[in-house]
Amino acid sequence: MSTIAAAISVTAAASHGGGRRHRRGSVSVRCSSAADERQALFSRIAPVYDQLNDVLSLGQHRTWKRICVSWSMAKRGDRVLDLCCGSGDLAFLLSQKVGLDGEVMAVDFSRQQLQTAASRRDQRWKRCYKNINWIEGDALDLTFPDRYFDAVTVGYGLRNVVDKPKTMREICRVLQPGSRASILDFNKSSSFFTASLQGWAIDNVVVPLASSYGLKEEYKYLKSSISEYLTGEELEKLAKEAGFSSAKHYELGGGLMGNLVTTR
Ligand SMILES: C/C(=C\Cc1cc(O)c2ccccc2c1O)CCC[C@H](C)CCC[C@H](C)CCCC(C)C
Ligand SMILES: C[S@@+](CC[C@H](N)C(=O)[O-])C[C@H]1O[C@@H](n2cnc3c(N)ncnc32)[C@H](O)[C@@H]1O
Repeated sequence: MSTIAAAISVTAAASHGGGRRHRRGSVSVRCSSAADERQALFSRIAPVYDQLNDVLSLGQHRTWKRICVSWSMAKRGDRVLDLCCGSGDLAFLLSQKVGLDGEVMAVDFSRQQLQTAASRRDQRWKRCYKNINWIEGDALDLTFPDRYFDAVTVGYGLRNVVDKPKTMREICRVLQPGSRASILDFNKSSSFFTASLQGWAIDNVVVPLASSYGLKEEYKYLKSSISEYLTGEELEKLAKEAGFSSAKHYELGGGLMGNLVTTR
C-alpha cells in the first residue's frame, strides 16, 4: 500500500463509494445518490482544487480560513476535528494551533481529496503535522464518541452535505460542552448588490476559468448550492435547533463569505 494510502484510515462510516447504506430486512439500500454525486464531484476537482481557489479568490480564501480557525478557539494540546477537510487547508492550520501535544482528526468522504491532503503534507512537512489523522468518513455519521473534541472547524463543507440538520447535530454531539464549532462558507447574502456581485463573479470569472480545466459543471454547482444554502440568520437558528447554546454568523469578504461561530 502506498505511503499516502497508508496515511488514510477508513472509518466505519466509510465513503460513498459503497454509498451510505441502511439495512431494511436483508437488503441494504443506498440512501443518497445526491451524496454520491457530491463525493464524485469533489473527487474530480481534487487535482486542481487548491490552485483554482488561490487564483479565483486572489489568495483571499487563506485569510478567511485563518479567521475560521482562530474563531474556533483551538489551542495548544487540544483534540480538534476538521470536518469536510478536503485538501487539508484548515487541518494544517489547526495542526499548528494545537501542536504536538494536540491531535487533529481531518475527516472527508472523498478519498481523492484526502490523498491530495496527505501528499501536500509530505511536500511541505512541518513537525507538528505528525498530529494530523486523515480519515475517510461521513459527516452525517461520525464515528467519534460524544464530547470528544475541544473544537470543530468546517471550511466550505456544511453547504455541501446533503443533510445539514443531521450534520449540525453530529458536530454538537462530538463537542465538549462550552467548546466551539467554527463554520466558514459562502454567504447567502440578503443584500441584492452583494448577491448580484457574487453571482456575476461565479458566472463570469469562476465558471469560465473552471471550464478551461474541463470542470464547467462542477463549478456551476457553486451558484446553485449557494442559492440553496441558508442565510446567516437561518444558520444561527439551525445551530440552536441542533443543540448549541449560542450561535453568531459573521460576514467576511465584504459579505461574499460568512463564518458561523457556535458554542455547545
Ligand atoms: C475556498 C473557496 C471555495 C471552496 C469551494 C467550495 C465549494 O463548495 C465548491 C464547489 C464546487 C467547486 C468548487 C468549490 C470550491 O472551490 C472560496 C474561494 C474560491 C472560489 C471558487 C472563488 C469565489 C470567488 C468569489 C465569488 C469572489 C472573490 C472575490 C475576491 C475577494 C477576489
Ligand atoms: C469545498 S470542499 C472544502 C474543503 C476544505 N475544508 C477547504 O476549506 O478547502 C468540501 C469538502 O466537503 C466534503 N464533503 C461533502 N459532503 C461530505 C460528507 N457528507 N462527509 C464528509 N465529507 C463531505 C467533500 O468531499 C469536499 O472535500
